[in-house]
Amino acid sequence: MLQIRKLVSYKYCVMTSFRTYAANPISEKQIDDLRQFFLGFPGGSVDLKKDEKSKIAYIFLNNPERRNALSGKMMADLHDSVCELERWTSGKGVILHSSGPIFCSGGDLTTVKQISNPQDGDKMCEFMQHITQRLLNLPLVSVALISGRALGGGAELTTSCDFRAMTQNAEISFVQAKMGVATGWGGGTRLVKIVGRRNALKALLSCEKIDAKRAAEIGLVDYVIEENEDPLNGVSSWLERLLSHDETVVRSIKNVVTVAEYLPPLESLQVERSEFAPLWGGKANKAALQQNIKHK
Ligand SMILES: C[C@@H](C(=O)O)C(=O)SCCNC(=O)CCNC(=O)[C@H](O)C(C)(C)COP(=O)(O)OP(=O)(O)OC[C@H]1O[C@@H](n2cnc3c(N)ncnc32)[C@H](O)[C@@H]1OP(=O)(O)O
Repeated sequence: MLQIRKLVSYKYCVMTSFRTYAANPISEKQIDDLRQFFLGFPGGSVDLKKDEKSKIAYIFLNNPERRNALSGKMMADLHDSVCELERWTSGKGVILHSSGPIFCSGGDLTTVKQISNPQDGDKMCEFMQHITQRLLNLPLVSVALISGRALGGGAELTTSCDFRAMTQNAEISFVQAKMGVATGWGGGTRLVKIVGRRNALKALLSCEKIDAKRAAEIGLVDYVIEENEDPLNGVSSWLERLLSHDETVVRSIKNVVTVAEYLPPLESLQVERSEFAPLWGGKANKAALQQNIKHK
C-alpha cells in the first residue's frame, strides 16, 4: 500500500512539475509579469466553456471584427483558460474553435505593431510558447477545429492540439516568411513533429495554402468534416467516440503519451508505471472484468 501511495505521489509530482517544465522552464512570477504586459493590448476575448456531461471543454477564439486575430489580451485569456483546464480533474477533452470564414488570422496586427522590436518579440515568443505547450500537455485530449483559414500565428495555434479537424473549405497557411519572420509560438517545432522535417520546411518556406486534401497527404489533419455536417457537432461526436472510456483511463493514456515525447525512456517508463498502478483493479478495470468482454 505504501509503495502504491509513493507511486501516486510520484506521479502527481512528476506530472505537475512536468507540465510547466515541458512548457518552458519559467517561474510563476515571470509568467504573471508576461500576462500583465499582454493584458495591456485589448481586443476580443477567448471564452472557455466546460460541458460536465460529455466532459469536453470548448475554447472559443472571439475577435470577429479582426478575423479572430489574437490580441495581447486574448493571449492572456488563453493562458487563463489553460490554467483553469489544468484544474479540471474530471475532464477528458477540449476543442479549440472559432466562428466565421477565418479560424484565426494570426497575431492581432494592432498588438503586433506596438511590440515590433526584438525584446518584445521575445516576450511574446516566451509567453505564447509557454501557453501553447501547456495546452498541448493538458491531461485532456485536444482537437483544433479549423473551419475557414488559419494564418500565421493562427496556423501555429492549430499545432498546439493533439489532433486537427478541418472543414472542406479550410486552409492552413504558415505565412510568417512572407511577413519577414519565422515561427515563434512553437509552431515550427511542433510542425516538424507532426509532418516531418521535409514537409515542415516546404510548408514554412512556400507559405502555401494547405487545404484538407493536402493536409491529409502530409498527416496534418485527423478528421475532415463531411459536406453537410455541422463542424462543431461533427468534431464533438468524433472526439466523444474516441473518449468513450472512463476519464481516469483517458487522462492516464494522454499523460503517458505526453511524457514519452519529452522524457528519456527510463523516466517515461516510471511515469507509465505510476499511471498504471492505480488503474489496475480500479473502478473501470473491475467493471470491465465483470462484463466478460470478448474483443472479437
Ligand atoms: C504573430 C505573427 C506571426 O507571424 O508569428 C502573426 O501571426 S502576424 C499576422 C499574420 N496575419 C496576417 O497578416 C493577416 C492579414 N490579413 C489578411 O490576410 C486578410 O485580412 C484575411 C485574414 C485573409 C481576411 O480577409 P477578408 O477579405 O476576409 O477580410 P478583410 O481583409 O476585409 O479583414 C477584415 C478586417 O479584419 C482585419 N484583420 C484581418 N486580419 C487581422 C489581423 N491579423 N490583425 C488585425 N486585424 C486583422 C482587417 O484589417 C479588416 O479590418 P478593417 O475592416 O478595419 O480594415
